[in-house]
Parts: sequence; structure tokens; C-alpha cells
Amino acid sequence: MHPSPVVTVDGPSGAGKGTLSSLLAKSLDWHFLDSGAIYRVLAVATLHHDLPCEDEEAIVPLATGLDVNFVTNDDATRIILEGEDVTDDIRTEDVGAVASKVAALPRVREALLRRQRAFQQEPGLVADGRDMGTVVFPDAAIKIFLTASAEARAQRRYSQLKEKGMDVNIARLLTDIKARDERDTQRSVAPLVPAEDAVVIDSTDLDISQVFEKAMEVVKARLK
Ligand SMILES: Nc1ncnc2c1ncn2[C@@H]1O[C@H](COP(=O)(O)OP(=O)(O)OP(=O)(O)O)[C@@H](O)[C@H]1O
Ligand SMILES: Nc1ccn([C@@H]2O[C@H](COP(=O)(O)O)[C@@H](O)[C@H]2O)c(=O)n1
Repeated sequence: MHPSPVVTVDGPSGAGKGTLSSLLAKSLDWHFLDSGAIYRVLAVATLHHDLPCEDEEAIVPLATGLDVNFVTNDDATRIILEGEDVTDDIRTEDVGAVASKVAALPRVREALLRRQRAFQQEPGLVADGRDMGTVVFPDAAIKIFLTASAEARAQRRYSQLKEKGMDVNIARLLTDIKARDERDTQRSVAPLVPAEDAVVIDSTDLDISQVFEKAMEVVKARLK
């Protein structure tokens, strides 16, 4: 029996992976994996348990037994960690920074593999992250690497956080994005790189619908 098809969407922070992946998943009527949310939830759990984010020994059991539920009602997914709704808490830049530190620990990544692969179910999966096409789903039928300049990504994040009423500073956001890029691309395990067979889309000068159209062309061509 053939495994159900997977579209992977990898790329740096703020490139629009989540936006594109959820549009693809909706349009194809496939499942959606936001793997970054799993690392972010682990970051919140690490903070809740007062663990230093380099303490691999202590974080591995937390990752293995992570008590997280993704509860989808109507169109929105709420994320519940140890019985507490952390949907909004996980989206801050500070949590993103801790997520990228715990994500650099090799045995933590190993501990989260099975949880991510369990999302591969009929009729198909769109998986968003950093190593979806290189490590988690190396046999995916379609691989997209979505990127954009650091400045465009900082501007997008700025607008996104402003809209939520948060007090944000564009220069600090740009510095944070560059620091996260550095950690994600330079780590020893599953660094952020395009898979050899990925199609690269640079969204710096494209709006969301143009990115979606380009990605859909890739998906349709490869699914034929
Ligand atoms: N092509 C685009 N043009 C302008 N804004 C965009 C584009 N794509 C996404 N955005 C906006 O940029 C912000 C970040 O997008 P999104 O959360 O999808 O990025 P991401 O790559 O998933 O980030 P992260 O990896 O940090 O979760 C959102 O507010 C989204 O609406
Ligand atoms: N497959 C993945 C997904 C995410 N990470 C790490 O988590 C951080 C937060 O991810 P977002 O996509 O929600 O921004 C990210 O900076 C990565 O360090 C990962 O390593 N692998």
C-alpha cells in the first residue's frame, strides 16, 4: 500500500510557511502539521518547569511525554499544554527564541520525530517547518522551500504583532530574526537547508495569493 502523500513547506522564520501551508491544506482538503508549534509548546513547557534550555538530559523526557492536544473547532485550532490553553502564549518572539534553542538539542529532535510522523494520514498532509523535507518526511512527493529577505520577514512580523496590539520594535524584530536564522541554519542536527529536491520560492516581492498560485502549480505538476 502507498503511504499517503505529503507536501513539505520549509523555510526561515516569517517567510509565510504557516500561511501557505494552511491555504494548501484547505485547498487540497488535507491534514496540516505546524511542527514549529510543537517546538514552541516544548519551549513553554521548558519555561514552566524552570529548566535551562541547554539541559538536554532534562528536556528529552519532557519532549517524549509532552502532554499537548491540538483541539480544532470550526476553523480555529487551540493548543492545550498540560490542561492549559497556550495558543497565544506560544506565538511570542521570546518563546520562538527558546524554541530554537531546545530545537538545537539532537536527542530532543529525535524524541519528537514519531509525534510529527503520526500526522501523515489519508488523504494527505501539508507539513510546515525547518526539516520536513530533509529529515521528517524525506520521501515526500512535493517539497517547497519558502524564503524571503530578513527585512521583508521582519516587516511582516511587525505588522502581524502590531495587529494583535503588541508593543513591537522593528529593529529588535530584525535582530531576533537574524539570530534565529543563525541558530536554525548552523545547528549540528537537521539544520535549515533546502532539500536537494525542493522547489525554492522567494516570496520577498510576492503577496500571499501569488505565493499560493506558484506553490499550487508545483503541487499540481508533481501530483499528476
Ligand atoms: N507573501 C506574503 N506577503 C506579505 N505578508 C505575508 C506573506 N506571507 C505571509 N505573510 C504574513 O507574514 C506573517 C508571518 O507569516 P507566517 O506566520 O505564515 O510565517 P511562518 O514562516 O510560518 O513563520 P514562523 O516560522 O515563525 O511560524 C503573517 O502575518 C502573514 O499574514
Ligand atoms: N521543523 C521544525 C520546526 C521548528 N523548529 C524550531 O522551532 C522554532 C519555532 O518555529 P516556528 O516555525 O513556529 O517559528 C524555529 O525557530 C526552529 O528553531 C525546528 O527546529 N524544526
